[in-house]
Amino acid sequence: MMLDLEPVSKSCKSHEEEEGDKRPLLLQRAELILPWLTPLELANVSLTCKAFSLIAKTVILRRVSDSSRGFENWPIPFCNTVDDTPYAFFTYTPSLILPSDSQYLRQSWGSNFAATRDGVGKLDMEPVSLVDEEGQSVSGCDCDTCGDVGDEYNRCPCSNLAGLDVANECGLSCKCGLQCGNRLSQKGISVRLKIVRDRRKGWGLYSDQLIQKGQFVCEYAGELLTTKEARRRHLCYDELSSQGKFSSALLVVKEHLPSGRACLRMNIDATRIGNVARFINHSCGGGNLTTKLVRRSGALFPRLCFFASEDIERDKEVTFSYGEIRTRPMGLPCFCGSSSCFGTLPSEDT
Ligand SMILES: C[S@@+](CC[C@H](N)C(=O)[O-])C[C@H]1O[C@@H](n2cnc3c(N)ncnc32)[C@H](O)[C@@H]1O
Repeated sequence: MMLDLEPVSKSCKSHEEEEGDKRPLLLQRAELILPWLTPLELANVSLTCKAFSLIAKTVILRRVSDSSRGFENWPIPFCNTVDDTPYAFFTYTPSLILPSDSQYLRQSWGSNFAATRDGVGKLDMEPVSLVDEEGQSVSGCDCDTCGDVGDEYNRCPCSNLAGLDVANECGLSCKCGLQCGNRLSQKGISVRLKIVRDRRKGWGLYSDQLIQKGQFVCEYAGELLTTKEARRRHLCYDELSSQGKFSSALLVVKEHLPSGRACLRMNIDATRIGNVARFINHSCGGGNLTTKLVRRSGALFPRLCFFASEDIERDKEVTFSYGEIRTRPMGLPCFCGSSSCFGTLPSEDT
């Protein structure tokens, strides 16, 4: 990236001032530009003068204070008492997006992607029409107020067919609005969370309040990849992981037909662009989260959502099982601490 700044004098004082703001113009501009920089760029810029170094510190403090950069309902801070890594750097998306050449993406605070390129887009802006096995159009509900999901007689048709691993919610093609009770996963993260550093596992997602069994915690957001691209990235990430100090967050979700044959495969990569779910660590004992594929009426793609599988006290790590399969002879060591710990993390060829 080219930063079009004028040469810097050590004191940054020789620039004209903008009306109203008495600080040098260069500083005013730097405050706007520095939040867009990567940690390495920020470190380099902060070496140039004291004033830039101070602005860089403010940017870092702000990033530490909220990993979601203002995208969620409330801040989700980084907390580190074990080493000097202040925060993890990635581009935040609260929901699934199409893949992008993300090296060109920049993100400031609470803003959407800076350089919106053709390949970057939000999914499900318009409702899609689906048909059932008889070819009948399946659209959303006409309820004014959707009944309680548990109420058999007044149940909204969108919440039918919900099962252990799948749930159906009202969506774009429904008459009801966002206040509808059958849209649990659509109001953003509604529980207090934080991201805590562990010496061996790296960052992990923790509760910052009591979370009750069944409560929605977050969805797994990131780039929705083709299987070919997922396989390509998987190889790159394996190579980087073998060199140490790299955590990938590429998740493959497979939904099976009762016959056992896979009918849906989603590859979600939250490594470079994702949300706080990218910090959820593995537990061989299954952890305290369950996953559900949530379908919203009128949406083409389901979402992978996490719900509390038990009451979770404040300050507890939230975890789930990454899977059962371990195909690699030398898997990464697991430090989940559960009594049924296998010793290595699950690994499966994509
Ligand atoms: C999706 S990321 C989870 C967040 C990650 N800890 C971080 O710092 O970004 C998955 C990576 O976290 C680490 N990890 C997750 N669960 C772990 C566990 N039980 N024991 C050791 N490392 C774990 C591994 O490096 C894994 O590749």
